[in-house]
Amino acid sequence: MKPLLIDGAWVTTAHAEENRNPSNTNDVIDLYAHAGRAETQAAIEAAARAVPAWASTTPQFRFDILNRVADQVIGRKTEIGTLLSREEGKTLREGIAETERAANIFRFFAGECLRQAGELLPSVRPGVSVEVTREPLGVIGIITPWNFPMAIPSWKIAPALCYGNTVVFKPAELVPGCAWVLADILQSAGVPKGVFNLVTGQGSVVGNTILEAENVEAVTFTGSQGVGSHVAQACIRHMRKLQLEMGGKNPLVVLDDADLDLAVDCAVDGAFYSTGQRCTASSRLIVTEGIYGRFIEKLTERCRALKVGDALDAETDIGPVASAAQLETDLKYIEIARAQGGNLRAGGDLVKGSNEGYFLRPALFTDTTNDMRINREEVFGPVASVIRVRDFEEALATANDTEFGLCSGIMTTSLRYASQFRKESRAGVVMVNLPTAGVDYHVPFGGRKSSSYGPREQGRYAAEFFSTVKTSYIRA
Ligand SMILES: NC(=O)C1=CN([C@@H]2O[C@H](COP(=O)(O)OP(=O)(O)OC[C@H]3O[C@@H](n4cnc5c(N)ncnc54)[C@H](OP(=O)(O)O)[C@@H]3O)[C@@H](O)[C@H]2O)C=CC1
Ligand SMILES: O=C(O)CCC(=O)C(=O)O
Repeated sequence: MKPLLIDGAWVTTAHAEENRNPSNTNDVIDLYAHAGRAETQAAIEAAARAVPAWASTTPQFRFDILNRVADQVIGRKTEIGTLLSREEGKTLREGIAETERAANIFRFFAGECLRQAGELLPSVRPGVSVEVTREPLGVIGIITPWNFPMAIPSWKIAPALCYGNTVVFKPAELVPGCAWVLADILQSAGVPKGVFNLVTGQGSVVGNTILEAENVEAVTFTGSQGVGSHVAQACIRHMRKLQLEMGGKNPLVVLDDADLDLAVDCAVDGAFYSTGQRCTASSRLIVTEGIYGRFIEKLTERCRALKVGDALDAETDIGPVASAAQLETDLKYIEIARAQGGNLRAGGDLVKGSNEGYFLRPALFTDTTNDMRINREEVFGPVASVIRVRDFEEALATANDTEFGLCSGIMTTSLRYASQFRKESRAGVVMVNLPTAGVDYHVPFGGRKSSSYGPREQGRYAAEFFSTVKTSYIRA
């Protein structure tokens, strides 16, 4: 059994769960400890005890640790990338790239340990100066989804530790393997006991204990809207700092003047890579009349050529859906789209792999309208739909007509349309002539409306959530 990490010690539990490979459900990856309330509470108390000492470590001390984590992650990228692909189902190429991204995130926040600064200002009163500084918050509860099992935990854990906080980390049940490896690396990189705690187990048990514990100062959550709203209510009840990253229904606009091949490449990448299981996925393709026919023809051809199969097979373009439950959701939405009049141009059927796995051929719908459920609700699978529009103005209005606001994209050779779209798109991230998915690790990430709540993640903007500001007035 792979144990929990509490107060610097590996702790086994009475109950453990198997983790299985979605490319081959007969492949049991390992057994992982399932924490109950008592173990979770012990982890929170350990994290609270560790706060004073960790918060007063030098920037150099924290830099060295985070930098060692980055070294170890990058040094083990093939092994970790393989584990990631085996437990989550994205292709090995994507699994290794995500592992590299995680290492870069730790390296970035190692550097940020050394770049923390405040401000010294003259007061409006004579003989007084004002100092604005940042301080750690204390214990941070980190709750993450299954779709980026290395990158998302890293972009929460690294800044939490960088700014002097301690951590209780609850990964998604589907991906305890990557979480465990990360904990092992943090431990061997010299994180002092209690500073980082891993509690694998159920959301309703471990997650809720974190949400209700007295000495958790802040919670950062990535996941579904439903659970996000539950997290928000608990945090507000306890007057706790809160950061939520949730779903998307991201539009990719393709205008008449777009480079056709590039538009098709970006649509395939944004909609279907990582099996469409990205909150940044381009699930709505909004296409103007002049390019519509050519775009659909080329995109359909490309979709049909995508090779769906075992995530570890070098030939595979699209790995399996991550779980039986997610596959059921995907198939349900394919039926809903059909029933509402969508034309299934490609895919949407199950693929027989060499092993038992959740293989679904990417589904492309045409003849959809923006009011259909397929265009309003997040599917979180390899399912995309095309909406035909007259012109740029209708494309922009359609792109913005959604309750979500994470990412948006436009394919155009017109500087005027690109600039206007960038300014008027109501999304947190805008891509011009790029896929909507695939963000950099050193710049802010987050959305608007129902997609996100609270300060941005990643890059230097992460300081906003992971630290608190103190204003000191000093009379000399
Ligand atoms: N905007 C963004 O950055 C991203 C958003 N997402 C969104 O995440 C969703 C898919 O991820 P998924 O893991 O299914 O999301 P969920 O919301 O189901 O789960 C997210 C995390 O919350 C935990 N959880 C579940 N119930 C509770 C509870 N009652 N209290 C506290 N924690 C709980 C889960 O644990 P357990 O696994 O045990 O259920 C998991 O660790 C999609 O909707 C997607 O859009 C995903 C990635 C990025
Ligand atoms: O597209 C990306 O690079 C990040 C997406 C993401 O955070 C997600 O889908 O969970």
